[in-house]
Amino acid sequence: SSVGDCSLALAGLRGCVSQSEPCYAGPFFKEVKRDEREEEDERSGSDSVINEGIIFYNEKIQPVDSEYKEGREYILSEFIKEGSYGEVHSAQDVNTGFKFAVKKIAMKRFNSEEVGAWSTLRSPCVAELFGVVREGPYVLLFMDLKAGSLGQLIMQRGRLPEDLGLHYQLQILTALEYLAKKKVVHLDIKADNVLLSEDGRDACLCDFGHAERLDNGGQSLSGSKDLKGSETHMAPEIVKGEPRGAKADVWSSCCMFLHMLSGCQPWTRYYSCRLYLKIASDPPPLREIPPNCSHLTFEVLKAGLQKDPAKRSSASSLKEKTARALEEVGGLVSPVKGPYAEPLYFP
Ligand SMILES: Oc1ccc(F)cc1Nc1nc(-c2ccncc2)cs1
Repeated sequence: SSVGDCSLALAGLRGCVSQSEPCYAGPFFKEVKRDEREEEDERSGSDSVINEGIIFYNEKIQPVDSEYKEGREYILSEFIKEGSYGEVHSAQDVNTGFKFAVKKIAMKRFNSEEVGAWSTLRSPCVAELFGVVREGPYVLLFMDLKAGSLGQLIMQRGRLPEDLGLHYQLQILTALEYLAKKKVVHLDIKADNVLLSEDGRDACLCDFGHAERLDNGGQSLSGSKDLKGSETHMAPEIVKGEPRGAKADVWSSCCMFLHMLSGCQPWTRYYSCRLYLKIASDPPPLREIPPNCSHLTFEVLKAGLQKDPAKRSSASSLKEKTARALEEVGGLVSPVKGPYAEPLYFP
């Protein structure tokens, strides 16, 4: 269901924070009109501010008396980053001590698809949504706290060795293959939204703030044409406002792959102006592939950066090509933490 600027209520769960087995059954929000009392409560900040939601991950995140409030059942700690539509902080459950990540979104900026699409997903390559709670004028999304993001790793190392880049690209294409099967398109694939495990070897996708559902023909149900995601990673069909589907994420994953291999976001070495026009009119950024890359890596990027989505490889087929390219370079040999390498500012 789409949610305008009205308040949210969980069907049949109004006014409480309930625990449930992971349902992943899709959207569970319904639209209700805000009433004056609620508006007054929020203005006065009174304790009777509405607190409602669903927590899937119940043994570690525990509502008390059907409430789960910031500063009482859990405490926010350090700021992690600006996510899509809201700030991300680490947090800790007061009773269990469990640490997790929280994204706090103002109600009027909340895209219910972030929960609707995400709650249907359950895969090792996709970050797990622990729950969603409304607290007054905010919606709070809870997920697994990770050691850091691929974006941070690229900053630390300058650029990544080819085998490590192929290793991460393979995991992200596995996530995209799964999303395509679940008829979800992410629309903001970039290194900042790929989270890494403690040892840095496992990557998973997060931040479904721009996600859309796909119809049986593979086209976005939302029909919206607004530009979503990060400009440097936008697919040609997105910047042209044409119908978009799962192939848009494949293009973005290859922009992220270029970012890993060169240390620079694509297009930014050549253009500083609005990139939309260049992405629509220029040939794909294959000239940004580092010259010392293996031939199979070049072929992966060529197949994933086809401007026409109909000619572009699917996540599934690009995943197979990437697995072969990784084998050809001898598999993952480079350590995750390694020496700094200057980004390739110019080819
Ligand atoms: O969309 C969300 C919904 C709920 C969340 F708790 C977080 C996000 N978004 C992001 N989270 C991170 C991150 C999380 C955990 N550790 C390191 C980084 C990076 S972007």
